Amino acid sequence: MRTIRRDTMGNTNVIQLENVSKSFGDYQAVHNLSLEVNRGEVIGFLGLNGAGKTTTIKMLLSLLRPSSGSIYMLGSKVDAGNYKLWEKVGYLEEAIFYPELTVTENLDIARRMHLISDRNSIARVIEQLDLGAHQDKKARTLSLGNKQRLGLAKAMLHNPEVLILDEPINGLDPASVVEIRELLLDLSRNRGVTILISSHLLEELSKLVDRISIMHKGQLIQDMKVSQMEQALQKSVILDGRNRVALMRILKEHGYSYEEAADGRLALAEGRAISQPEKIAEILVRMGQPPTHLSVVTEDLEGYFLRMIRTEGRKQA
Ligand SMILES: Nc1ncnc2c1ncn2[C@@H]1O[C@H](COP(=O)(O)OP(=O)(O)OP(=O)(O)O)[C@@H](O)[C@H]1O
Repeated sequence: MRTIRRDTMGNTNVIQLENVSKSFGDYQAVHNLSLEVNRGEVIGFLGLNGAGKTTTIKMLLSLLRPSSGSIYMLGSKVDAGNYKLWEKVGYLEEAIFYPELTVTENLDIARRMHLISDRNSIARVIEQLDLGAHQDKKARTLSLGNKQRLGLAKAMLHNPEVLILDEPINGLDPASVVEIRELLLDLSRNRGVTILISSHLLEELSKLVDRISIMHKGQLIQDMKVSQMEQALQKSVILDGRNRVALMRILKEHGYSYEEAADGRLALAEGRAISQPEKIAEILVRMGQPPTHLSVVTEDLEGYFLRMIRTEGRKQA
């Protein structure tokens, strides 16, 4: 008999995957994935195309059966017969609508399909998603951002305890990303809704979520708070000069290691270069090769993500 683990507040983990794998024939799309998500957490599920995100989400929703391992949601085992569970889970895959019907009509169809008797649910989600000005417009005339809002509104009609959003920020402009973030944060902080968002856009995702799990080739390669990730960003000294060959020789002679950046400039990541970049400038001036450029830069989250994937690739090679 297994026990459902509890978080530090004593809450049951809302989503729990234990050693979950999924194969399609000989191809293993998800490999031994274990993950726990607590109540009210907003977690980002990040990976390149084909990393296994959608396969995992489909298994969470019992649209696909794992080849091995177990999945629990809200304390119940996820399986195709567990209909009660789906009353508590909202899912946004892609914004799919009846294009010739209005926003309100689309929501009313979704309400009836979910067997929700409360007609006020439509007005509630229209307000939450700020769709009031568009409620009588045909869905096909909406901007991409408003189509995404309509998709979210449909997913939220039945006030779910868990929201699973596959690529919800695709096509949103920066202002809409901020609005959607505020909405999702309100749902998680004030209403305890647990939210899992998949995306391949780390920079955008990091603005929405508390925690990021990175999947690569079916495996979980990182699972950390966004704040920890920001501390793990690598700094480098970026250096350039009129004679790059001479620059490299001088650096080597003085025991500095470097890599050539994509634009041909030199990048030095070791601690002493970052803590004392002026020493490098002094050496180069003394050796008759004054730098034409010297700066200390911090990689962005996208750079961090790509570095993690490269490191993983080297480990697997
Ligand atoms: N029904 C299927 N039959 C065979 N292979 C599949 C099937 N579904 C997914 N795959 C393969 O499993 C791998 C993972 O796919 P998945 O859709 O989970 O990736 P993803 O991380 O969601 O990527 P994307 O961002 O492109 O949606 C891919 O290589 C895909 O081709």
